[in-house]
Amino acid sequence: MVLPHDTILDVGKLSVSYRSDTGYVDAVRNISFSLGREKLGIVGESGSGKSTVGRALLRLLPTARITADRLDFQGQPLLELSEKQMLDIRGRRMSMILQDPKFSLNPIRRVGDQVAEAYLIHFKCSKAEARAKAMSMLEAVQIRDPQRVYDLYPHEVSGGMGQRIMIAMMLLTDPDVVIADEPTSALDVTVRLQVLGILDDLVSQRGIGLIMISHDLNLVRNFCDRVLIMYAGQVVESLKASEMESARHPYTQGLLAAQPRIGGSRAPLSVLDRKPEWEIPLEGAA
Ligand SMILES: Nc1ncnc2c1ncn2[C@@H]1O[C@H](COP(=O)(O)OP(=O)(O)OP(=O)(O)O)[C@@H](O)[C@H]1O
Repeated sequence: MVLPHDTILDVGKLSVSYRSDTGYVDAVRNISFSLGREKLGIVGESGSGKSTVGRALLRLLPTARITADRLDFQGQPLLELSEKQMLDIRGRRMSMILQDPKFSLNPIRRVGDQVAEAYLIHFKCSKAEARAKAMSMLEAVQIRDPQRVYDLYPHEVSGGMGQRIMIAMMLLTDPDVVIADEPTSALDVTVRLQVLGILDDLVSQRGIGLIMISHDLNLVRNFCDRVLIMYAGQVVESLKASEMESARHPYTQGLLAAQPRIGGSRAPLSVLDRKPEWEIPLEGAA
C-alpha cells in the first residue's frame, strides 16, 4: 500500500494548452493525481493528452501554456523552478523512456559511449569510470554480452536491445520517477515481456515511481497498480488495476467491452459510442 508520505509527485488541476494559428488547443484540462513508489498507468485513445502530461511534468513544452494548482516533485513546485534547477531534475531525478529508442540514440555514435556520456554529463568523473559504470548498467538491464554491445551502433541493435540501452542510460542517475511513453509498442510480444519485467524490477527493487503511458488497456491493467483513464484531455476515471471490471465510466466500460478475448464468444466487438457529456464541464466554464 502506498502511504501519503511516499508521494513523489503531486499533481493538482494541471492544464496544458498548445498555441495554434486559431488560438489555443486545450490538450490537458484540470487533471489531478499523485504518484507513489508504484506503477501508475495512463490510458486513453490517440490525442487524449497522455504524452502531453508526461512532457508537462518534465517541463519539456517551452511553447505551451502550463498551469496547475500543484505540480510538486518531492515537495518542490516544478512550475516555479528555474531552468537550471529543472536541468538537475530532468534526466537525473525524473527520466523519460520513449517508444522508439532509435530516435533517442545518436546514429553515428557507439551505444556504450552514449550511455557513458550520459553519466559524464551528470557526474564529474574520469572517462574510464564512466565506461565502467556504463558497462555495469548494461549488465543491470540483462544484456548478456555488454562488452560486445557497448561497441555497437544504434542500427546494429534490435528494438528490444535498444530499449534496454535506453533504460540503462536512465538508470545511471538512479531517478525517483520514470515516465515511460509507450515503451513497448514497437516490440514483439516476448521482448515486450522482458522489458516490462525490467521496468517492474525498477519499481519493486529500486523503489521508483513509474508512469506508464499507453493506449493498450489490457497491458496497463495487467502491469500497473493504478490506472487513470483519459478522454479529451481529462481524467474521466481513476481506479485500481485490479478493480477495472467495476469501472463506472461509460468510456472505460466501452474500452473494456472493445477488448478482444481469446476463447471468448465470436460475436462482433462492440464499438464505442461517444457522448458529448463525457467531456466534463470545467469549473467556471459557461
Ligand atoms: N506541439 C503541439 N502543438 C499543437 N498541438 C499539439 C502538440 N502536441 C500535441 N498536440 C495536440 O494535443 C492533443 C493531445 O496530444 P498528445 O500527443 O498528448 O495525445 P496522446 O494521448 O499522447 O496521443 P498519442 O497516443 O497519439 O500519442 C492532441 O489534440 C494533439 O493534436
